[in-house]
Amino acid sequence: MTAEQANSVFDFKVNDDNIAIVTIDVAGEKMNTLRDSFVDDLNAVIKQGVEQNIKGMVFISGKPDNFIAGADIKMLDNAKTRDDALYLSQTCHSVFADLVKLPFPTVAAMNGATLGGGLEFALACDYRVASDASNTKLGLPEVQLGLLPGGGGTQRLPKLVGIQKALEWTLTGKQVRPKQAKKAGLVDDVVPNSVLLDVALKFAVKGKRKSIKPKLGKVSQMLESNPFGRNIIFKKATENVEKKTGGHYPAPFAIIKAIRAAAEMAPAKGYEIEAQGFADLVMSKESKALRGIFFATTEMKKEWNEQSQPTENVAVLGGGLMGAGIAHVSACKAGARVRVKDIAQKGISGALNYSFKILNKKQKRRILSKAELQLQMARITGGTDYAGFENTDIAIEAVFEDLKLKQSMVADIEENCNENTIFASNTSSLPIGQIAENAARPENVIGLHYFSPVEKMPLVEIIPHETTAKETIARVVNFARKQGKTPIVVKDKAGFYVNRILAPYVNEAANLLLAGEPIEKIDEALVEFGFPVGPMTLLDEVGIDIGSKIAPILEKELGERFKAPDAFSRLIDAGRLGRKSGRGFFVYDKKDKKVDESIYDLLGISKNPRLNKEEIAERCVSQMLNEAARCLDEGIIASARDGDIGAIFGIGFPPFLGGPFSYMDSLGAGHLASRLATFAEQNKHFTPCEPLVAMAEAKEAFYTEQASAS
Ligand SMILES: C[C@H](O)CC(=O)SCCNC(=O)CCNC(=O)[C@H](O)C(C)(C)COP(=O)(O)OP(=O)(O)OC[C@H]1O[C@@H](n2cnc3c(N)ncnc32)[C@H](O)[C@@H]1OP(=O)(O)O
Repeated sequence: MTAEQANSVFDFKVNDDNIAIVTIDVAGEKMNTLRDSFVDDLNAVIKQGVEQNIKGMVFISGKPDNFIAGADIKMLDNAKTRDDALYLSQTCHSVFADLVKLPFPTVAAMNGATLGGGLEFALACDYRVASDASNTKLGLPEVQLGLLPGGGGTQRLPKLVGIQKALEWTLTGKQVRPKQAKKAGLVDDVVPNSVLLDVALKFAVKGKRKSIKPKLGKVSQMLESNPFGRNIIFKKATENVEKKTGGHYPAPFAIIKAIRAAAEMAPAKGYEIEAQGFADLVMSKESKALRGIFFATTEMKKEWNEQSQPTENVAVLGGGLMGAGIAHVSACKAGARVRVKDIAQKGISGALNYSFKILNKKQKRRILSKAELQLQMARITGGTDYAGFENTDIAIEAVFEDLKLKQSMVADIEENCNENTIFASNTSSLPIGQIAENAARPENVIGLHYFSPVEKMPLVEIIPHETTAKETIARVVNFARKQGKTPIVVKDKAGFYVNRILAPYVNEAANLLLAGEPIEKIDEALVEFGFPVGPMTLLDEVGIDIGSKIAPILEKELGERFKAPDAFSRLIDAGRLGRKSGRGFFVYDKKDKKVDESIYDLLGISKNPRLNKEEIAERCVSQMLNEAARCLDEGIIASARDGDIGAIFGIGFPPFLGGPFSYMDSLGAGHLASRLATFAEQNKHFTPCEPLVAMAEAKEAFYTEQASAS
């Protein structure tokens, strides 16, 4: 064995049938990734196979739960120039091309995550066999990092699964389950992990693969095989991407271009287009921001990670929209037994129905079997009293924003559960310390704030009050992770973090409306800025009544800048509560909505558009940024990183900007403070907060790299 081979990520062994079993294992890491040495290591393996005149080669992972999770994202971050990034892609192309040209068959035996460059590696093999383990997922998620698959994925995937599926998978970054992968033609067989290697070895004696053709239906076959059909496919894909991304992300367009090249150009040209696109994207600010989010969330998984008592029995108090969502993720994601308590039977059946609808959709799409649906539904029960609550590990309340009501629920839980039961409040604004004020066991009381719709929004805010026990925090953090959430632990002050930065932003939108800016223009301005919906739509979705309940709490605790416009009470009096009442700023007709023009009269507004959309967006967003800077200074969030992730996952702050703090760094504290000061000449609520002014004077940034660069 040479020194090079000793350090290789590959272990090369030849069996009695003269088949090489090559085990991939990146030493000291939980996940296999393609690192700097990968290309050289694979070249060495290829050379060894040829020299030893083997009959076939099987690649399998030495890790228990992953094949390869893609190229090492840190390595991509280390690419300092475009040429560095281009080199990464081109060398990958070259070694995979050598793999394809080998005189003997190659097989990828995949168990666990097989993603990005890991799947591209497998695509360059003759055969692919996947284990049926629940964590085996295959996909090209590069788009989520603002990249395109740069290891030949855009060229090889369409040849296996067709253009349309390749577009769908690469544009969404979808990770597919083995059965789905087999149906689409991505893998040749799906088998239990215990026989994965044996089955892969059988493929290795089959000889080189001759030709591959995607398994397409008649219509798809017709569309994909002629230039007119393909024109339709690529035009539609481009239109969808434009609509979905608002043109803020370059990666999807580059993916479409590369897949089109795979379908219509000579192979060498296709690979060249992929490599050039990859190099551009690695250097793009959008990808840098998205990679930053990956690193931040990975880092966050390591925090509040202490072992804690498991959560098996959950009570949800209140079967409304939030309660139903919380019950769903607790039962169906975290696998807990859930009991929903409501004062009315209607609330309980509503919550059960909520979960059934979600699961039923999954069953129809064959993501779930009927038996699995029944099993998951059996985990949720309900009642109008506290019968059977003794074993509750966590009780989560999701009732109205009423302090007295929440305090009485703490007392009920203390009376009807056990001394270890945690009381978690889903309040969006009330300080948790106040909710725990009369508690006999305040150490068990905590805030656990979800965002609507609960099953879709990835964030939860976890809010310990002054005497919440560490064990309580750890248990709730662990449970939130089991529910599939990204938790941030925030300080107990009204509005916590997300609603606190959202309120001044929405208030500014309301002020602009009252000053005569049209509703649709305000929404368009913020959607064009990069938010998923505009602030007026957001208010309608949340409910104008809910917003008006939260505003006085924030105003009382945090000051006058949180005061919502008085005129909005007229909307509530007129029964315009938002989408749920069919009318708010918009009128709703099934899925359609249009601005309710009569609202201008009701609010006493004459339309008077004065600002352009950029100015509207700048005003609303700068209010949010100013408040975010205050939150960091007050210790509401522990770090700029938590603030960025909280805003992206909780509000949909544009991910390509990296979150409010990364965005402030890109603007510069000095620039932002000066813009705020200009706006403050008309409205004092814009006055830049002290910490921001201090940062501007000291030329500091929230993240140290920016500080040193400026
Ligand atoms: C040329 C190519 O086309 C370009 C590419 O391949 S770009 C990369 C594409 N791949 C990806 O985007 C996958 C990224 N990884 C993931 O989504 C998730 O890690 C996963 C689904 C694989 C596993 O998730 P989970 O089980 O929660 O484990 P998670 O905590 O995220 O990861 C475990 C460790 O692996 C690391 N890791 C996972 N994938 C990685 C990657 N592609 N690069 C670098 N590190 C990675 C994590 O940083 C973490 O490191 P740590 O042990 O130091 O904390």
